[in-house]
Amino acid sequence: MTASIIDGKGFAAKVRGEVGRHVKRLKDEHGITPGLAVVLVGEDPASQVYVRSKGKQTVEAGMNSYEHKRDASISQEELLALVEQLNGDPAVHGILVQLPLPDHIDEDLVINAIDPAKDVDGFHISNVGLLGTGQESMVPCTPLGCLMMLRDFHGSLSGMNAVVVGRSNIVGKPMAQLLLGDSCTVTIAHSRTKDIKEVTRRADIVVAAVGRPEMVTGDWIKPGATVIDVGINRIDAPEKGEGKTRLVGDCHFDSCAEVAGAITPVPGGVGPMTIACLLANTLTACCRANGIAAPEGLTA
Ligand SMILES: Nc1nc(=O)c2c([nH]1)NC[C@@H]1CN(c3ccc(C(=O)N[C@@H](CCC(=O)O)C(=O)O)cc3)C=[N+]21
Repeated sequence: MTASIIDGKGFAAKVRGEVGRHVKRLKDEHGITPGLAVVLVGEDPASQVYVRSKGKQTVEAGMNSYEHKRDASISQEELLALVEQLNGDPAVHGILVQLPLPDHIDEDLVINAIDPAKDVDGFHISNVGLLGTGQESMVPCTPLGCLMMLRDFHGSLSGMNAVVVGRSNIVGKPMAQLLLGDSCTVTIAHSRTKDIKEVTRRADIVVAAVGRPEMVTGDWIKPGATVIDVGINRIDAPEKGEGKTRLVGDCHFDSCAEVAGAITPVPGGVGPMTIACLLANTLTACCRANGIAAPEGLTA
């Protein structure tokens, strides 16, 4: 078998187009422009690239983008004061504090200082609790993007066996909640799981979010299963020349694609959907803040 490629890049462009149409309608009918504030602490080059492309896509969708760059030496108190300022700014509907933060700053404290209604990452404890109990919330962007691709490919996910590999707060756990919400039978596997291959080989859906390059190989996959690869790992690529690198996922693409029914590529899979969902969440937050019904299909 050779797997269908799930085109996250193309799907993300469609989602952004839809967000853009709703943004225009908000402007025309209500005179409101959604705004997204991104806080970047420090100089991590990968984070800078991501923040830049996010800002560009925010503006392309017709929304306002506010970037707040701070030195890595910023104090926790100063960062909390910035979050408070953004919480109180009526032009800001979404706030994203880029992670990870420097070691001297308590990440949980900063995230939980964000107004939950503006928490477009869905990381605030209130949003985690709301998602876990099936109430309206802001849903983390990466798992939301994965869910959209799965629904688009399969229609209903009801009754499917889903195995999430990875138990992080930002991907693994919320992904499991969303799949449960769509009536999958959900297993979370991780670094301590015994006979992990036997576990994933029972899955109709495998979501790999462990952060280890090419860990999931074809022998982990049931023939015909759908593989969602969340990993984005930069590894050395001496075959491309000295000092060159390339991006790979948490799945070994070629061997998985031989067995799977469908698979997301890296790059061009989950990554672009993450940014598209960030824009969708900003639009949703803006609609809710103004008592306007948020568009369906862009939320979980
Ligand atoms: N509070 C917070 N929220 C985040 O959502 C968040 C964060 N912090 N910290 C960093 C990670 C990383 N992240 C990416 C999103 C999209 C791509 C993406 O679009 N990647 C392209 C490739 C980009 C390239 O070529 O390097 C792709 O997969 O096709 C990558 C990485 C969001 N993050």
